[in-house]
Amino acid sequence: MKFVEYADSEMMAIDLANIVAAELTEALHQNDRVCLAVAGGTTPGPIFDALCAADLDWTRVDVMPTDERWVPEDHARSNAGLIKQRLLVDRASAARFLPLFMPATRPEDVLPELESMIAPALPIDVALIGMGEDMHTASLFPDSDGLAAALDPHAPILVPIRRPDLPESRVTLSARVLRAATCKHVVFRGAAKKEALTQSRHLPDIEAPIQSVLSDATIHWAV
Ligand SMILES: O=C(O)[C@H](O)[C@@H](O)[C@H](O)[C@H](O)COP(=O)(O)O
Repeated sequence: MKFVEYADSEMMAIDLANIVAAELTEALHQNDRVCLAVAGGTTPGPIFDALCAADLDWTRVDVMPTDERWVPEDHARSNAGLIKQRLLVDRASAARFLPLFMPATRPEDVLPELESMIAPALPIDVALIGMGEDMHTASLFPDSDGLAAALDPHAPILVPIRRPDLPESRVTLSARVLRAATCKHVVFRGAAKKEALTQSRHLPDIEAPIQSVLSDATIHWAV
């Protein structure tokens, strides 16, 4: 595991966008299509703003969220909405987006359809993964309903996640799918998350889900 510390988040965003663009370009030399999985939340936005202009063959790139809140794309909390507003613009507008949400009351009602769309795009070539202060990543939240299933080595591609404090149900790529990504970048800001990562090293995956995807990952951190 490699650790890269940046003086500020602007430098981190530009450097990470360049790294991801280079890794996608390399993957495009080896494959007809490549897969980019990206986190939602507030950290990736500036990275997307730089990455969307990357000069690569986006027509051969599949983009998917690492996880999704179970809300329509036009909802303020939608990761699909975030990705389409900030990443799939400029040159990157030519990419194909693979959603983790479909209109249905519960994720369980449409998981087979969602997985049938995601499966052909796997494995992930480049994953841009976030982390919370509670040591969650994607929607692999400690103490959540679904976490054990999502951490299972034989887990399905997608797993529904619920926790009473979460505003809505979630769907997440399972840990095995995230872990299998060829290039993995974990990105976060702030001393609290850096401390959480340090503490997570001493805990089992079920208490510190970030640990389930860290193998061979590069950690990018800015104050
Ligand atoms: O849907 C999401 O919210 C993300 O996929 C989630 O895993 C996020 O990466 C972390 O919660 C960090 O979020 P921030 O970047 O907002 O701190």
